[in-house]
Amino acid sequence: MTYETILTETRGKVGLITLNRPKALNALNSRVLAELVAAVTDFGSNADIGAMVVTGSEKAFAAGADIKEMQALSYADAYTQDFFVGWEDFTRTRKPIIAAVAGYALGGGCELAMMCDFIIAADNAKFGQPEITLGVMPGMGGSQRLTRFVGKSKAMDMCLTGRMMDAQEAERSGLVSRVVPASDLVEEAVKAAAKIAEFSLPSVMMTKEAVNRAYETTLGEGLRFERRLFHSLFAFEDQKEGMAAFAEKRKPNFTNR
Ligand SMILES: CC(C)=CC(=O)SCCNC(=O)CCNC(=O)[C@H](O)C(C)(C)COP(=O)(O)OP(=O)(O)OC[C@H]1O[C@@H](n2cnc3c(N)ncnc32)[C@H](O)[C@@H]1OP(=O)(O)O
Repeated sequence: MTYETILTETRGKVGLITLNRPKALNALNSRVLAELVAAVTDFGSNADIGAMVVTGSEKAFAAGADIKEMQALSYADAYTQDFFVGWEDFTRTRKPIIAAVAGYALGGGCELAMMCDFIIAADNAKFGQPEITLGVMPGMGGSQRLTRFVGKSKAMDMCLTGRMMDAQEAERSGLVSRVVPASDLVEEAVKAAAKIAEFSLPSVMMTKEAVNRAYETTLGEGLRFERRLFHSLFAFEDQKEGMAAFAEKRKPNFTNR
């Protein structure tokens, strides 16, 4: 499929999505949202794809929601359209998505990265929630997701001062899983996604579901949920194959059955 604001390609079993509005530093407007949702839905339903990577350019992952698109929005429009609710569709895919972030990931850009399952940052990455400087506040999940990633104190600091955090601070704070040289970013993220895509898809999807459940439930409920999913994996041929392959000292041949 051809898009106007993103590029898509496959690298083996990995679906790679590149934000492509260079003149606006990949600012996220409604067209980008529609195309991102279409691309993840498309890769999500493609049986040959096991994981995805979303990236931007070396200068900007995304410099935020499109300020020029929002500028004239009225309260009536924002409320009746439930402005930004469409981003929930981006998070519905059950296959893992890695955000590969170089340069600016600000406002909605940081929020988009946090909607992904984990973030690999280039050493030049800069994260921030500068909405306060525009007279507003995070609206695509920043106040909630950033707080869960880095804790209350740093989330308050980021959201109330609008300052940026570099890649090292983001890694120390738990916002990103690892930092790599900018020149290797996409290759490293695709390598990580390809590793995930080698595994049995049902166990990958259930792992994602279980980790995400940790954000929404109590420890007791989460542990029971994890155990039930774990039990259900014994209904799959891939459990027999994975364990037999270990015992027979060979590589498993997963069929996602
Ligand atoms: C409100 C909610 C809920 C969410 C949000 O995300 S609000 C947006 C949050 N983001 C920001 O406030 C960052 C805005 N951008 C900047 O501060 C700067 O662009 C920069 C520091 C990221 C980079 O500065 P630089 O001097 O290198 O580049 P610019 O000349 O400023 O930008 C190039 C080009 O891109 C347009 N741009 C940048 N960010 C956005 C944006 N978020 N929305 C719309 N357009 C954006 C910028 O206007 C310029 O375009 P023109 O040359 O046509 O003016």
